[in-house]
Amino acid sequence: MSESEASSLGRRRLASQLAEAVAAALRDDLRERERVLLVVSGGSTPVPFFQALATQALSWERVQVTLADERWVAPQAEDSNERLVREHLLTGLAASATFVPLITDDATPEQGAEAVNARLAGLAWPASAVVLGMGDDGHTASLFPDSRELGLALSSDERVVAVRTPSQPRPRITLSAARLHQARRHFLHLNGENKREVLSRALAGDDVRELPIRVFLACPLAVYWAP
Ligand SMILES: O=C(O)[C@H](O)[C@@H](O)[C@H](O)[C@H](O)COP(=O)(O)O
Repeated sequence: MSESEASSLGRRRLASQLAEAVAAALRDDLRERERVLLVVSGGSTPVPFFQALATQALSWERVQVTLADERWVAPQAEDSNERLVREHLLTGLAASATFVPLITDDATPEQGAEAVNARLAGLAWPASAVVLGMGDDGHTASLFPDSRELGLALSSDERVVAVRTPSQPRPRITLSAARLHQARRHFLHLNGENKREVLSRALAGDDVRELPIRVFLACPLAVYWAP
């Protein structure tokens, strides 16, 4: 087996382990609650996790799914997180889950944020699980170090905040740090040596504006990392 094949196999195994842990969390909460909420991230890392989670047997018709953040693009766009979730998670056994999108028909996230805030109000908070990713710059969700709205997203009591980020081609909308904290469990899913090094740096410091992932290092966080 080549090194890249071994790495790919390890990442798939990690994704399956994360899917089993998240499914177990949903099943546990479904014993106590009529509806449960799962918050997931976009990007490339989650795809095998979504695919593995979609095969898990549970009462998906009682599960609400929303995103930690979204690019302000049409749901059919190549870089839409909603498209990623619909294609890879809301299939198979998980097809009966209720997806709650973070975008509206408004031209900008600033114009749409109020409606999205209202939409999210009725969900089954606190979420059973929030599954976060992390970029090489230490961002998570759309809490980016170079975003001029980072301070607002870190301090706001609003459910979502519109953010614009020089390092990102699209305007975005993100759950606020406070809302992302309103979960019974937090998972961080990441791969590769670069992200392990960034996470190590994050663990060694406390400036959340330098590495926003630090916001979630103060709460119990199950880190799922593969080389
Ligand atoms: O919309 C997004 O891009 C995600 O929500 C974002 O926070 C993601 O988790 C990181 O950027 C890591 O992305 P990768 O998994 O593609 O490295």
